[in-house]
Amino acid sequence: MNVLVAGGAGYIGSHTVKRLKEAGHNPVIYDNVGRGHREVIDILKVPAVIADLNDRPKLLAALRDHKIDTVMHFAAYAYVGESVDQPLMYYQNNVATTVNVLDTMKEAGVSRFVFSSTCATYGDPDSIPITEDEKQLPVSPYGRSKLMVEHVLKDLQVGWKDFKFAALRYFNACGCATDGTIGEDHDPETHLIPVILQAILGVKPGITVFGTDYPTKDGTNVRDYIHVDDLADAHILAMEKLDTLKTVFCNLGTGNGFSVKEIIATAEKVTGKKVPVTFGPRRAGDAIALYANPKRAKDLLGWEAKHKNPESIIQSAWNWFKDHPRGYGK
Ligand SMILES: NC(=O)c1ccc[n+]([C@@H]2O[C@H](COP(=O)([O-])OP(=O)(O)OC[C@H]3O[C@@H](n4cnc5c(N)ncnc54)[C@H](O)[C@@H]3O)[C@@H](O)[C@H]2O)c1
Ligand SMILES: O=c1ccn([C@@H]2O[C@H](COP(=O)(O)OP(=O)(O)O[C@H]3O[C@H](CO)[C@@H](O)[C@H](O)[C@H]3O)[C@@H](O)[C@H]2O)c(=O)[nH]1
Repeated sequence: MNVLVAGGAGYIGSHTVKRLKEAGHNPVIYDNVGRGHREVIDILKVPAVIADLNDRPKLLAALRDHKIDTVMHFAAYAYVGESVDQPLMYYQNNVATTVNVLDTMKEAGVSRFVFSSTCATYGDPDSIPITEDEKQLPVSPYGRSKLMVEHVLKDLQVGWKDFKFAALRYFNACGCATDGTIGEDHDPETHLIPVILQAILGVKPGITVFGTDYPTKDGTNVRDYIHVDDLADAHILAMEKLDTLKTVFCNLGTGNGFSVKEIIATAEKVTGKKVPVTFGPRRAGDAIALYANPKRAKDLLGWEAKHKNPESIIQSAWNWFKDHPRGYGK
């Protein structure tokens, strides 16, 4: 398939581009590189359009010129904490931009859409592991922005009969390509595993644990850490599933929850080095504990995580960060 990967120069998008290419599809990166990396395009050697998704003429031309069958939409702002400080930025880029993408797809007659949703749409769930039937009451503007798009997708399908979509609710993406070619490079980097590894490497002075008084096994937040290559594989399966299904909502996680303290201890084990840790207050917008019931993804897509434990995930991230402590080209 010809796949426009919106946000393909970013972290999860680039890993998916790599997997799409390896699986024999034709990915085209579309990214404004505001939070992505031009280096990815050279490394992956795929066609790319450097432009904003709100540039409608350029987006329309990209859809038509590359005879796109499916849009995979990774482009968004994706920090829970930042969304609390700058909600309008999140509603603008995560909701309004997505509406523009969908409208442009309609004009071009491109009717298959794979959307990066998130477990942050569940807020603090009533029961964990979380199934797709859990209530969706997000506790951050970021989570709300993603839930709004899920509603837009359902509404759009009512009047646009050909429109098919998969909304994939990922848990915490982490790890890096196991061949070391591409990796994780966010700026600012706020994600737990990269922050830990950069603290070990001396790029950051240390790590602050955000909150130790949560009602969890050791007082710190619990998350489901899912390898980025596993996410990429799920996207390809979901895209292919749209041959037979019109609508897919799926959690993408391992089914296992690990606390912040457990992740720090695992990183120390994998790297053989001590992490400089301080304990601080809670971060606004953080849910208490989130981990998936991954059954639907297995039943529907035939997908399950290959990296089931944080050791192998952190090892793949460590391989990348050791060689690229400050990311691409720095
Ligand atoms: N990282 C995670 O743990 C996680 C978990 C759940 C869901 N998600 C979702 O997955 C997606 C990808 O996350 P990521 O960590 O790879 O983020 P990222 O910031 O690394 O990548 C996003 C890419 O989109 C591009 N982009 C953003 N707005 C754009 C616009 N208006 N026009 C063109 N390009 C634009 C950026 O330049 C960047 O390259 C996001 O939608 C995020 O909400 C991420
Ligand atoms: O310096 C740090 C960084 C993180 N954490 C904690 O580590 C956990 C994970 O945080 P982080 O890696 O920032 O991820 P999340 O805030 O859980 O958000 C990620 O995972 C979500 C799904 O859970 C996605 O939707 C988001 O896009 C993605 O940024 C949370 O409990 C944080 O409070 C710390 O204690 N100290």
